[in-house]
Parts: sequence; C-alpha cells; structure tokens
Amino acid sequence: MSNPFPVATVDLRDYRSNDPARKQRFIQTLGDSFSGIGFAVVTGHDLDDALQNKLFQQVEDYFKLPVATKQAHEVPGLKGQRGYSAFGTEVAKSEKVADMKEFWQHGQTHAAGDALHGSEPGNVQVAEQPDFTPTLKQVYEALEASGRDLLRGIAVYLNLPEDYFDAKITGGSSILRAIHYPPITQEPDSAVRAAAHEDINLITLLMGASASGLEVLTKAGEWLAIQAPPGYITINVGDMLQRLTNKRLVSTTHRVVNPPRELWHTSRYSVPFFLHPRPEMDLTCLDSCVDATHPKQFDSITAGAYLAERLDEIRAEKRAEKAAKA
Ligand SMILES: O=C(O)CCC(=O)C(=O)O
Ligand SMILES: [Fe+2]
Repeated sequence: MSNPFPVATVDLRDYRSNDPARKQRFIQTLGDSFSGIGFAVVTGHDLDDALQNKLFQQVEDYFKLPVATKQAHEVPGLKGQRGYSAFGTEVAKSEKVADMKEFWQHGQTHAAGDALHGSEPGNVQVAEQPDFTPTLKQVYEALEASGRDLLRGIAVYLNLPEDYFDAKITGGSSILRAIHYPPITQEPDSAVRAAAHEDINLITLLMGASASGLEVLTKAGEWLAIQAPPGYITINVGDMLQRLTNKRLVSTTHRVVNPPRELWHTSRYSVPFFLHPRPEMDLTCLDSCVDATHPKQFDSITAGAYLAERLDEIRAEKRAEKAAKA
C-alpha cells in the first residue's frame, strides 16, 4: 500500500533565502509533513561535512574506551541527563526490556546572567579524549541554530508570529545524545536496539549514521523504514509540540530494529538532538488548534514539569523501584 503521508525533504536554505516563494514552499512542505507523518528530512542545515565527520570520529572513539573508563563518566542521581549511560539503563515507556544501546548526553550551558544559570548540571569532560565534549558543544550550537529556523517555519505554518518560539527556546534545555548500538552477540529474545517510543521534546534533529534500522509507524499501522541520504538530517515532532498543537502536528512512534543476522557484528551510531524549550514554557494547547471538531486533548502543564514526569518513566532503575513498591 502506498503511504499517503510521505516524508518530505526540505532545504533550510530555502527558508533562509530572501525569496518569498521559496520560503513559503519550505514552510508548507515542512508543516504538511509534520502534520501527516510527523517526520521530514532536511538538507542545507548548519552541520557541515567536516563537522559531521569529526563528530562521528569522536563518537566512535569514545565508545571504544574501556567499559570501566566509560562507567567513571556516569553521574549518579542525574537519570542519565549528562555524561555516560550504560547498556541496559533505558527502557521505552511501554516496554519491559531495556534498549540495546549505550549513550552519552550533552546539555545546555546556561549563560551567566540567565535565570537558569547553575540550574542544570554541567557537562562531563573526558580526560581520555579531550576533543570529545568540545566537539559535542560545537554540534549542539549548530543544531540549535538549525532548530530555531525550523521552528520559525513551523510557527508561520501555525499562523503564529514567526518568532513565537525564539525566546522559549533560547537557552532551552536541549539535549544532544550520542548513541552506540553495539554488535549483537546472542539471540536478543524480544529486545531491540531502540523499542517503539515517541520523543518527549518539541522537535528532534537526528544525525544518523550509515546503518539502517530507523522505522516510523504510519497512520495505517505499518512500519516504514526511513534512511536519510548521507549528510541529511531526519527531523520529527516530539510530544511537547504535539501537545501544544493539540495533535495538529503529530509525534509519531518510531523504533530502531535489529539488523539481519549477517550484520549482527556491526555497530550502529546515531546522534539525535532533542530540542527542548526552557522549563517555564507553557504547553497549553494553542487556541487556534482547539475548536468544536478538535476538543482540547491535553491538560495544561509546563515543559519542565512534563519532562520530569516523562524521565522517570524511561529509566530502568526507576521502574525497578516502582515494581518493588507495588
Ligand atoms: O538511533 C536512531 O536512529 C533513533 C534514536 C531515537 O529515536 C531516540 O534516541 O529517540
Ligand atoms: Fe526517538
């Protein structure tokens, strides 16, 4: 069956051009793709080839460090929000078994003078690999710039002022996550590299590696494989943007499946950037997205409160605590 909601490809240079027709086409194509399948693919973004190559080299080198070295970069009590998270620490919301991945998280550095300065833990430095954290910081800033313009386009699509999201995301709590899905060494019973889930944040910008595996659940209930061409970024709507727009833009379920057996010996790397607003952003459904045929589907909540609620749901140790109490 052909999919009635194709994943559109857009060029961010169209949005940034001074040509109103190009700009409008970008806005319409991106917005329609986000309201149809919830995903799109972007070229002309701020991560140039040199920075992408440096990023993947640094990420591969990091995960090759000895397990004990990486474990020393785990920060107790942070729910994996900064530094290293070992294999088996994250479980998708509706799953029982942990994802087959290890990952690293890099977050915002709030400027001195910002009300959020000092409110979030600092990023972890890696003495064994001094260029790792600085490279992630550079990528983080490039993706913040691309994400800001993507959201400007989305704001226009939603008939909001073009700068609607600007102040809400400047100095926001975005997370850059470098993921390693290690080779599969034994029959994984029901576990997959990343079980079906929705992202929590406003939008995600995913720098995927060469390996396939990402699949998106279509409205017809079929899994559709997505693999952006090299250098392109896959983007998708997260639950916060879905809430704000009362499901006019959809946060689509996706997963990363295991490769065929002959490729079990290979690793997969990917680097999603979860674009989060500042915690005080109000996620109340926009008036323009609520009417008699689209009644308000979500309670009002701030981004910070919503994130705290969601983070506990996906940590293996929090699940274990809850199960012990039950
Ligand atoms: O690894 C990928 O391609 C996607 C990962 C993902 O969906 C996530 O971490 O939220
Ligand atoms: Fe995801």
